[in-house]
Amino acid sequence: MRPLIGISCCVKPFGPSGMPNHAASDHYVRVVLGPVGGMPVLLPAAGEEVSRELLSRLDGLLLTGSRSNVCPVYYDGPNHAEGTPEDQARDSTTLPLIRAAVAAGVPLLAICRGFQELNVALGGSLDQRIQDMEGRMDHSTPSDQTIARVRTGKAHPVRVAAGSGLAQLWSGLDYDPAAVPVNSLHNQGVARAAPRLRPEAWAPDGTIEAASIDAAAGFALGVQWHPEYDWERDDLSRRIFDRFGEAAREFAQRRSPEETMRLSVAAE
Ligand SMILES: N[C@@H](CCC(=O)NCCCC(=O)O)C(=O)O
Repeated sequence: MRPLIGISCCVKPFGPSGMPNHAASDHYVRVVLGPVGGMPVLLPAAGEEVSRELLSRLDGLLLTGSRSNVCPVYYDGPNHAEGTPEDQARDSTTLPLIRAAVAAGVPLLAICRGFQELNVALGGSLDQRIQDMEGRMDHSTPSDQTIARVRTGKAHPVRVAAGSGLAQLWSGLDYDPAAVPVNSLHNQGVARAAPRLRPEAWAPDGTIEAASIDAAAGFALGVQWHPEYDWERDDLSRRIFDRFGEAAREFAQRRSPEETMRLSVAAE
């Protein structure tokens, strides 16, 4: 049996009437069916109660990227500039879900918005428009860029800390830890790192690009870039999903029926 991997959804308007739909990009479904080797389960942004109950049945949690932004009330930040997309249904689902997953040791991989959520869920804060900040780079990619290879192509290097979890995960691969090229599709980024967030990679302007969680009971990695766009041609991206899948399989094997019961009680 493949491990069950929960994929966080957004709520997005759909069709001529703008009907709210729960949605996650097909890239995440395909990466779970592909290198992760799991069974994807789309987690509706239906609030804490639903997601906690679902969590007790999951073997891994994939927190997806999205154009929307974590509402600043969750980190005591200033209001967003007008027109900045938010998704409070997603926030109210994922933030408690992340805390519950970390507490239960459910393997967790957080990508872009998901990485920002991870930081906020654990008590950190976000910068809202990095490109407007003195001495910082523009990490955004125009959303109207229709050429996929350009929109998701490598945009800047990141430096990976020696001995970090990420460096260990990539051991044996041929790469330069001082300059790993990554894509970049975000405006926001980690400002104050949460107490348990352990930064492991940085952009040239100091933006935190990857982090693990201190004393995590299981695999827990967040990346500000999008490995799901190029795992078919990029070994470093692929390795992230391979390891996440291994962690989920181990978690599933360790989980006895009693453990499943313990997790569901912990989720209450
Ligand atoms: N909204 C946040 C998070 C950015 C993010 O997750 N982007 C994903 C975009 C996916 C795509 O366009 O393909 C921010 O702007 O920082």
